[in-house]
Parts: sequence; structure tokens; C-alpha cells
Amino acid sequence: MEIRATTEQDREAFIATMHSAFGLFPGTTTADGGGAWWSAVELDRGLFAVADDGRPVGTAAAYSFELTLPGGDAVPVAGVTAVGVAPTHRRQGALTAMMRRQLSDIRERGEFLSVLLASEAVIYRRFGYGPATYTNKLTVQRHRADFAALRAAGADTGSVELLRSDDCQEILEEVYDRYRRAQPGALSRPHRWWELRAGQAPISPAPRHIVLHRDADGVPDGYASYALGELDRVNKTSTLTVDEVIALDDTVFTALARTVLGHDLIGQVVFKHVPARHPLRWQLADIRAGETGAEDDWLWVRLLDVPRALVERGWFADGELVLDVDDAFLGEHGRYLLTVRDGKAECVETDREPDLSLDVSDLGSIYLGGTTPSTLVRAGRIQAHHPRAAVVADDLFRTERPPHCLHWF
Ligand SMILES: CC(=O)SCCNC(=O)CCNC(=O)[C@H](O)C(C)(C)COP(=O)(O)OP(=O)(O)OC[C@H]1O[C@@H](n2cnc3c(N)ncnc32)[C@H](O)[C@@H]1OP(=O)(O)O
Repeated sequence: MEIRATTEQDREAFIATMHSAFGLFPGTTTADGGGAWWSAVELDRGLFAVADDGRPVGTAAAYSFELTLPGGDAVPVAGVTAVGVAPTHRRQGALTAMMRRQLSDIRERGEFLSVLLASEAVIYRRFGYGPATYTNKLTVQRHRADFAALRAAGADTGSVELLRSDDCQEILEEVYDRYRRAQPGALSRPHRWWELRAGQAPISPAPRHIVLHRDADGVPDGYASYALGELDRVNKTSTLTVDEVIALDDTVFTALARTVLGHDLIGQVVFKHVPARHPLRWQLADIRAGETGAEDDWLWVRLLDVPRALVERGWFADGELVLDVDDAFLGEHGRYLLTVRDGKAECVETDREPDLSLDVSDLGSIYLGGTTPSTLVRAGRIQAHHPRAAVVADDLFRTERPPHCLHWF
């Protein structure tokens, strides 16, 4: 099996090979009946696994995204995608060979983080990825969704307007871009995605209603994208499903939630993507009107340069920790002294006794602040060398708010 880089000339073969691995046909649209997500695949970052007879039997690619780190800096990352191996050639090491080549290519470009959404949770840990952000489905019963009298919620001085997604792509692109720069864990959506209508609603051509929020000066600062399901003839209600609420602050989120919850002929509103510990349920008079569904892992993170990654993110508590990090897939091992003062970290190699010993995939899990180190210590994934180590690590890795990513790729 040979691994080779793809070019734009390979697009048709790439799409066909990738689809056959997933058991799909290239004409298949996304679940929401929307866009051909693969149209935005960057084939100058693609790989083929080629069988001995010269036919491509495996694919992998990477998008060039930016990821917003805790503290607010956005850094270039590889968004690994379109990974598949034909059913005829599975379990012969094609994926392993592509992952090895891809990580080396990513490093060569100077990117120190790689991220992905995993189709199955058992595939990527062996390659150094760990689940790092989570997302929840929140279902709110509309007739029980009165808002409580809130002591300190900011008054909304803006306005809302109802639009169709086809008519406001440029506004959505701009608002999303402002939002993702301020949200740790969020990914950029390159202009090409909007141009090609690639991905899921509201980027895709699937019809969507948009509630657009504008601030007091008329500048758009948030939106909710939604569609209604089929009307139940007996109860005369249907489900309103919100693809995403993109809001520059909590007041805007609340204004958008109030609007969708005020929709008539609706039994319930399903918010598909709400960050962990989101305050919306706490704003309702009846906290049980909102039910949080299972927490899904979303973004998986892989560090390719441990000291650089630790220095580049922002920090919210001072402290010191020695981390002994094992990277079995790349055959690397390092012991680092992480020192944080006034929001900035220094990270240097050390031979001091470690506080924590961990795998690079578990460092990926705690890196953005979405998974607490103590959880992984209790799980037995991270080894704490003394009782205080997990407490210090929890304090140190804590972020201003939970990281959240809702970009699907
Ligand atoms: C970011 C994304 O694009 S997510 C999409 C991933 N793709 C898919 O889900 C499409 C369907 N699946 C596939 O195409 C293939 O089964 C792949 C890509 C998941 C795996 O490709 P393969 O070439 O078979 O993997 P490879 O032979 O390198 O396997 C390496 C190891 O991972 C294990 N492994 C690979 N896939 C799986 C899986 N789905 N479940 C459990 N173990 C797996 C193998 O058993 C092997 O373990 P070992 O080293 O202990 O023997």
C-alpha cells in the first residue's frame, strides 16, 4: 500500500473512493437535504492510499481552519476530514499509514494542532487524538417555557428580524466570523464554504428561517437558524428545530431563544447545539421545561508540539505543573515544566519529578478546558503522582467558559 498526495485533478476519484468507504453514492446529500459538504475539500491537502494494482482505496484530507483557543487567540489548525478505506481493503494498515503521513505533513506546514470529528469513538485515540469539546441537545416544551423574572439579565436594546437563509448568507458569514473569534473551541468557516454552500444548514441550500438579531445601532450580532417539522394533525403542533444559535453575548442568545420559543403551532423547540452548562434552562421559570439530552463529544484535538500549544493558549490561574507526556504513535516522549503567571505560560523541558503522567491524547482532551484533568485521573487515564496534582491541574486548565464547537465538517 502506497500513500500519495492528491491534486485537484484527483477530485472525481477522491470523491468516489471516499463515498465507497462510507457506503454512499456521490450524489447523496447531507442528512438535512443540504449541501455537498465534500465540495470544499482541499485536495492540495488530500491523500490517497493506493493498492498494489494502482487503484486508490483510501482517502484522507484536511481543511485549513482557525481554532479559537482559551484566552481568545485564533490559530491555524488542520481539520482532518474525508477519512475512509474501501471495505475491500480494511484492516490492512491503510488508515494508519495515512495518519502517519498526514501528521507529518501538518507539522511541516507549521500547524501545531490537528482536530477532527470522529465517526466512531474507537478510531482516533491510537493516533493521539482526544475528545475535547462537547455539545448538548436541549429540548424545551414551549408551553412551559415562560421566562423567570431575572435580577441581573441585561436588557435587550436591539431588534429581531425574520429572513430566509438564501437571502442573507453574507450577513450570516460575517456574524459567524465575529462569534467564532470570541468563542474558545470554535472553528472558522472559510469563505469557500459559504460560496459553495458546503456543509450543514444554514450554510447549505436546505431552506431555513433565520431570526437575525441587530444591536441598538442596527449592526447584526446574532442569529438563530431553524426549520419546522411536520404538523401533528391532532395536536396542531410541530417541533421547531434550531440548527444553531450564533450570538455575540448572552443577552443576544436570550433574545433569539425568546423569539423561537414564542413561535405558534409549536409543541417543543429542539436546540441542536448548546454548550455544556448553558444558562438557558436557568432563565426559565420551570427549569424542567428544558431537558438536556446526552452530551456528545464533538471536536477531537491532537497536539503536535506540546510546549508551543501550551504557551499559545490563554490561562486563568497562576500555577506550576510538571507533565510527563507520552506520544506512542509518533514515538515521542517529553517532560515539561509548565509555569503560568498573569495569564501567560512558559513551558520548558525538565528532569524534575512529574506531577502528572499522561498520553498526548488525554492532553488533547484537557487542552481546551472542556474535560477536567481530575476526571481523567479518576478514570485512570492520567496518573497523578501526589494527591494535590489533580486539584492544581483542574485550577490551571480551567477556562473562562466551556469550549464549544458547532461547525460540522
Ligand atoms: C475525521 C473522519 O473523517 S471520521 C470518518 C472515518 N471513516 C469512516 O468511519 C468510514 C468507514 N470506515 C473506514 O473507512 C475504515 O474502517 C477506517 C478508516 C475507520 C479504518 O481504516 P483501516 O485501514 O481499516 O484502519 P487500519 O487497518 O489502519 O487500522 C488500525 C487499527 O485501528 C483499528 N480500527 C480501525 N478502524 C476501527 C473501527 N472502526 N473500530 C474499531 N477499531 C478500528 C484496527 O483494528 C487496527 O487495530 P490494530 O492496530 O490493533 O490491529
